[in-house]
Amino acid sequence: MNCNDTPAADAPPVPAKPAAATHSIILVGLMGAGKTTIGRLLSRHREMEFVDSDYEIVARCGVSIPTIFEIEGEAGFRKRESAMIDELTQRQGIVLATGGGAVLDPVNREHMKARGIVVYLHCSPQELFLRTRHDRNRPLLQTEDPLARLQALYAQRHPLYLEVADIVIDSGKQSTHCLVRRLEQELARVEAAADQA
Ligand SMILES: Nc1ncnc2c1ncn2[C@@H]1O[C@H](COP(=O)(O)OP(=O)(O)OP(=O)(O)O)[C@@H](O)[C@H]1O
Ligand SMILES: O=C(O)C1=C[C@@H](O)[C@@H](O)[C@H](O)C1
Ligand SMILES: [Mg+2]
Repeated sequence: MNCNDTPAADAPPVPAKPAAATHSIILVGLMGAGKTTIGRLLSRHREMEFVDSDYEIVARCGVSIPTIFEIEGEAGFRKRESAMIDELTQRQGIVLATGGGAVLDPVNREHMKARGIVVYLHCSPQELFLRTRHDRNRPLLQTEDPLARLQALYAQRHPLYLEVADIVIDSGKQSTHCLVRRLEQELARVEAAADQA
């Protein structure tokens, strides 16, 4: 197995199974970056509970995200999302996949930064376009030119994702298996630094 992500020679080894964590790991990034996919895999690897904020909103409302956008507009969805982010970031020891736009609200950003280790799954708009082009479940991409929309969202949000992130991982060119391995290496470093503080 070659992940092309060999850590530096002096980097600490990655623990096979980290000790039960009390902190949460919060994944941010644009639509299609892999927050749900990687979050679920990471949670299995760490034996932590996985929670997806989009899924929780849908479960509580009983209707899909496109339907919430249709009835309440984006503003209505954002209100629900902010309440959900506040609630979920208060939980400890979970892997939390956030919605792609959760970083837009400064209060959400403060909650994320203060309450967990934040991981930005970074990906280019072109790659995101390839991953999401057949999906009808993302209302913001139901436009004539979804690539242009992704480029605009990237320009707006990339600085916000960077602002909240403790770890930035490039999710574009690696398999999900390699990404989780790489993420564990980065998490081990951040967790060790936090333990010493
Ligand atoms: N590293 C990867 N390499 C290739 N494909 C990937 C990778 N990560 C995720 N994908 C694929 O991209 C698609 C979108 O992934 P996912 O739903 O996890 O993104 P997301 O960040 O949760 O998006 P959203 O913000 O819309 O919820 C899925 O089909 C998934 O299988
Ligand atoms: O990037 C966004 O603004 C969104 C991303 C999805 O996760 C959903 O939260 C919703 O489709 C909006
Ligand atoms: Mg998702």
